Amino acid sequence: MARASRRGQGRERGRHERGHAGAQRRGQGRERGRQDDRARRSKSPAGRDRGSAATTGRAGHGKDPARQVALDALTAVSRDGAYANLVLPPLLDAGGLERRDAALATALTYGTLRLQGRYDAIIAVCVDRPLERIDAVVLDLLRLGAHQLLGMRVPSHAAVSATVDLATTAAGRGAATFVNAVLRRIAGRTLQAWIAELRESAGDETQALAWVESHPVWVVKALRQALIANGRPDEELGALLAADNEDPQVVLCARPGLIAPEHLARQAAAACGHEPRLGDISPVSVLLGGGDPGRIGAVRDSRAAVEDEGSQLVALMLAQERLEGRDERWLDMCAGPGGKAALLASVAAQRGARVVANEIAPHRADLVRGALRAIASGVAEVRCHDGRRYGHEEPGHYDRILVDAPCSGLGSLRRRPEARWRRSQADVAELADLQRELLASAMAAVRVGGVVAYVTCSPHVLETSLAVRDALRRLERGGIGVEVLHAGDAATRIAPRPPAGAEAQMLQLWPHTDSTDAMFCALLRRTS
Ligand SMILES: C[S@@+](CC[C@H](N)C(=O)[O-])C[C@H]1O[C@@H](n2cnc3c(N)ncnc32)[C@H](O)[C@@H]1O
Repeated sequence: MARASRRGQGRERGRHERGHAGAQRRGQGRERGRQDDRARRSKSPAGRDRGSAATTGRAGHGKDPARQVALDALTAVSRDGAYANLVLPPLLDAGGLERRDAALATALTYGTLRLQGRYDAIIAVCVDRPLERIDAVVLDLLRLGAHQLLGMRVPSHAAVSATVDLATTAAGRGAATFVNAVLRRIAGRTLQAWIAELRESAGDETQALAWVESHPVWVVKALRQALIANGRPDEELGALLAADNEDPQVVLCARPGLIAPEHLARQAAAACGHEPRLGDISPVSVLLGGGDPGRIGAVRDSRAAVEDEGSQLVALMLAQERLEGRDERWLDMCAGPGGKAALLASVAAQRGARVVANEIAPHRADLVRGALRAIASGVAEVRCHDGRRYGHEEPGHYDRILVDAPCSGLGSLRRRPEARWRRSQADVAELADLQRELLASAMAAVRVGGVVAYVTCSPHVLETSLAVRDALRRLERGGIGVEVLHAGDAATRIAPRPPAGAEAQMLQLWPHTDSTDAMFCALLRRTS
């Protein structure tokens, strides 16, 4: 098992290096821009023609379309840098999969990607060469097989034979023999036995958690630091990491004034055939019991949308913070793709306020326009600027500003199964200046007495409390005074059930305690 340990570390370094190269082009808008481009590429026939049999579908979907689509998706992610949430839907469409097969393909793809670190550590014990020297498609086949054996209730013989059949068409007979031998070794032990072995052979608790709960070591360390900084016990780390490996529940936001949550729940039940329930953390949320949200009329016409409860809560916290005097000019400084902008605009419409929804990336500004299409005309205006300009160009102009800063996204790993393998510590450091500059710009653009919400979908301390403290120090030197409001109290006034961290001044939500993304929110009032 020492072998697994060394190989695991080698892979860890490899990921760091790849991640570092990616970080040179950072900025989440640009990152998401590439996501969209990759999705277009993997959808396009020309893009597909460049791929192997496994990704082109030349092997056909044969008798096992779910596994074939899952392999196609995994290969697009590992080889082309595609994003699972973007590449999978067109593959499911192209394959014409029945609903059950589509669900299986989705579970295989997402589960395999999330638990890839665990499976790689196990595969490393079962092979006679470094994982880097295994053909990429074959390694994806091994991960897919490992997930069926250890992460799903597929009987061993079915998991092995279906994956070997897939290997034969996708990679040839020799590869299939290899896949067969490795999967049989994996099938020789239960998941519990493998986990015990990984724990035993890891040099320390951090490495053990990294393998067992399938996160890069640097993410394990960053999340431990974040828990401690928020006054939570170190012992929760395992539960937090495990929560990142769960399928998040699909949550809808019923945009105020456009549809009531109870009405949306009835529509959802009729369209999806599952009984939804109202959420605990956001008063306008509906938790979908299952089914495709795209079938719901209110989602199609944008009176409602899929949006995490944490995202809903932080937008409402900004909208509902007490304000003296004028309350007409709201700014969402980093608005793309527009979930929070649409929620803010729906509240603003009821209160006679107007929202500027700003986004630096033009294609994401288009998404914001789409998200706002149910909002009455005249309430919201979409702009495409660098948010850092607002402090200079419109000083003291706004009453409420949301800074939903570009960040590492470490708080939404449940939704982006491959993200943990792509990000690096360098990405976090690289975004730090931008986050502080955006917040400083917002504090300059808000009027005295106005409120700014600084939000990230990351709990990393460099992106959250430290970013706020750094920006406030800088602002103080520039003569802008700021009061840090009690965000925990603000959340408690709004949430049907107070979040676990509601006693803190800056709010940090967690997937393992609140069933939300790990959203952070600081509420700041300008005092001078
Ligand atoms: C976390 S996302 C915002 C999510 C959005 N608030 C929502 O709820 O849908 C951050 C956004 O900031 C944008 N961004 C990055 N740098 C920016 C800048 N300098 N000025 C304005 N927006 C920026 C990114 O393109 C990205 O769309």
